[in-house]
Amino acid sequence: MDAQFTHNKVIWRPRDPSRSRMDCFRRVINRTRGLQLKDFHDLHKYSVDDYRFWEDLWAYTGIVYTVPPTKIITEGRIREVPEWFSGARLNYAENMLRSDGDSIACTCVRETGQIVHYTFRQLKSLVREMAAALRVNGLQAGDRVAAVVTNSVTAVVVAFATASIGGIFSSTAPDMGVQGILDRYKQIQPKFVFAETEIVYAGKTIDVIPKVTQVAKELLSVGLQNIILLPSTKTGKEPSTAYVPRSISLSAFLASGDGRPLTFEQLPFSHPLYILYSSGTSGPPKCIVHSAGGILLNGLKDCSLVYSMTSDDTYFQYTTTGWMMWNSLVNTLGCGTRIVLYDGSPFQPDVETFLKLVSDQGVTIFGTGPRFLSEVKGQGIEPLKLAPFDSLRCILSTGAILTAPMFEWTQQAWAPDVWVLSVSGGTDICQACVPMLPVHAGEIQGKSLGMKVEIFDPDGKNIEDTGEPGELVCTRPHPSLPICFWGDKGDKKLRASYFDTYPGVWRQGDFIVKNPKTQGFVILGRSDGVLNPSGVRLGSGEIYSVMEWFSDVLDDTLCVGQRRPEDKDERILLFVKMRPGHTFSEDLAEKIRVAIRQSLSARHVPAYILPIEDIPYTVNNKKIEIAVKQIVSGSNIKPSGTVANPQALQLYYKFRYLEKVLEEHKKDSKTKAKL
Ligand SMILES: CC(=O)CC(=O)O
Repeated sequence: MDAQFTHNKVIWRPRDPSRSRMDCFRRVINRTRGLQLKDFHDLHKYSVDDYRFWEDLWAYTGIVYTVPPTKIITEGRIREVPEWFSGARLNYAENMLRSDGDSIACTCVRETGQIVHYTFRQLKSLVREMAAALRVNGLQAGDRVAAVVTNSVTAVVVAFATASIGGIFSSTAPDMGVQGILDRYKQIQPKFVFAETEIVYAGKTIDVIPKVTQVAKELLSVGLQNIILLPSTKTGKEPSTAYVPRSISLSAFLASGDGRPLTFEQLPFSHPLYILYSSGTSGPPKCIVHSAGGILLNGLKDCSLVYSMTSDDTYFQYTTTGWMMWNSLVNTLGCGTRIVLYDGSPFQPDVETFLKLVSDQGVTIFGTGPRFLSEVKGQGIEPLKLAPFDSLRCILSTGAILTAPMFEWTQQAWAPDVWVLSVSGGTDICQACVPMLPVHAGEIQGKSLGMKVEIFDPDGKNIEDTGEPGELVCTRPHPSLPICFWGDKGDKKLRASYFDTYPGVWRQGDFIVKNPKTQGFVILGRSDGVLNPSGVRLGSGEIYSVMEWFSDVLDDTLCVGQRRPEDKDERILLFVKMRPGHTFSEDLAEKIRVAIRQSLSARHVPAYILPIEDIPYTVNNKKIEIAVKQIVSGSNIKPSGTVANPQALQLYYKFRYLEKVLEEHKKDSKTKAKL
């Protein structure tokens, strides 16, 4: 099972690890604890063997608090999710706004070209004004504040102002459909909703008022007090409040505040901060509640220790407010880092303009994903011919698997000393975890500090060092586990989602393999999308990595298992979407089969390779495999608001009658041959 590790090639190493913050932390622990941790591996072992690691991290990252904890870890409400740092009192927003100087906190960029900077002092002042208005209007600790907003300073201000009072913040991007928004917000019953009214995306001006009106009407029955309407992102024009029930403009809402000073409620470490949502492509999303302390401490671990972010850094993560990478981005303000908040399409007016922005803004850490990188490659763009990128030190890829060829291409396209890395963690733990170790093409570097990651087979046996793929599990708790699902009485759904397969052990839902030579990891796909022909478990990620070789003719691909009620076994279907100007042929299919057989194995070769016009994606740019697998296997799916292009799902229904489709194909090609 060595096929996925064809590279074993180091493409980047940390420069002088002894000078890194991570190593400084190791030395501090050695000094204060009287230990002799020699290197990262010793430090990692300590971090997962001894809960005092989290106390060390608390001290090292300088968490701001008013009451110290009495204990690191105690039994929680449910056995699998302990309570951390009981007795402590702190506030998330206070920790984010430690700096109130004149360095830039947020650079807000719209695809229209508008760029506005806000210093930490200005950000704090905006948060003060917003918090005063929220307090005057009755927001209390535990109340929910929801947003349907672009990636903008307003989103950050609302989130921090809510957190300063102890409210719980939840956001979606305005491109989410009405049903998607209601599926989320009807569950969490927000007191206030902040909403855009007019936005621009991919060059089009979009009137959001009709959507917002429907949302407000429906939320009235679940306790909505006010919907606060934001000015047009295009013109800055004040919105009309005539049509939307209980609406008030942002300026009027802010004017209702009483100018009181900003105060930070001192709350338990486990006080809820954010509600995020599982993808839920075919059913209502789960409302995942994250604690303020967990997000803060684990987030600071990554930005401070791993990325060594400081006020000299600029972090640009391409994301909307509907993805956990937004929460992760905002968290780096706690390191004094400048963040770039980009609103719009990265392809507007073109990729070149977007890339120049990354360079012009002096971005040091650029967060993106395989789809964007493939597009840059596919368009034949050479980034360094566009701009110098002289500040860039790190390209962070997430959201999907970055294949080995794409790792290498990215590295070569920018510079050999740029750290190209793939991170994973996701919505469930609201983290993008990674260690600081050498990078091998195609692999996640290793286990993040504090994460006791193992790989289990279906019987719960640890198979991590066998080179066999299995379930990614975490066998010790850590502070950024979700504290509950909103409205999940008795924590039944929470348990069923993460702790039922291996009782008491966190199952992340990823199918993963460890490279015994490098100790790096390759995520092969989501566990419920695992391909299982003749009982052999394979990941779609393996197939995608071979598909990279065909990127000149293939625009995109989707690989799923098919097993209809009448089938004895599962078979692999590979759907291929051709680039414009290229047509699918049996010859191409045969080349793909040969490539898969040679680089993976005969078992990986799809039973059918089929042309398709479109591949379904979530609004967060994740390929939708599970719903397609269900459709081709005979189930009917009602797409949720999370699906960005629901019409694409329709294209797959006919493949449950695969034999008929193939028969028609044959007839078609015979007719074409005769003609
Ligand atoms: C960090 C991540 O894991 C991001 C994601 O894929 O949702």
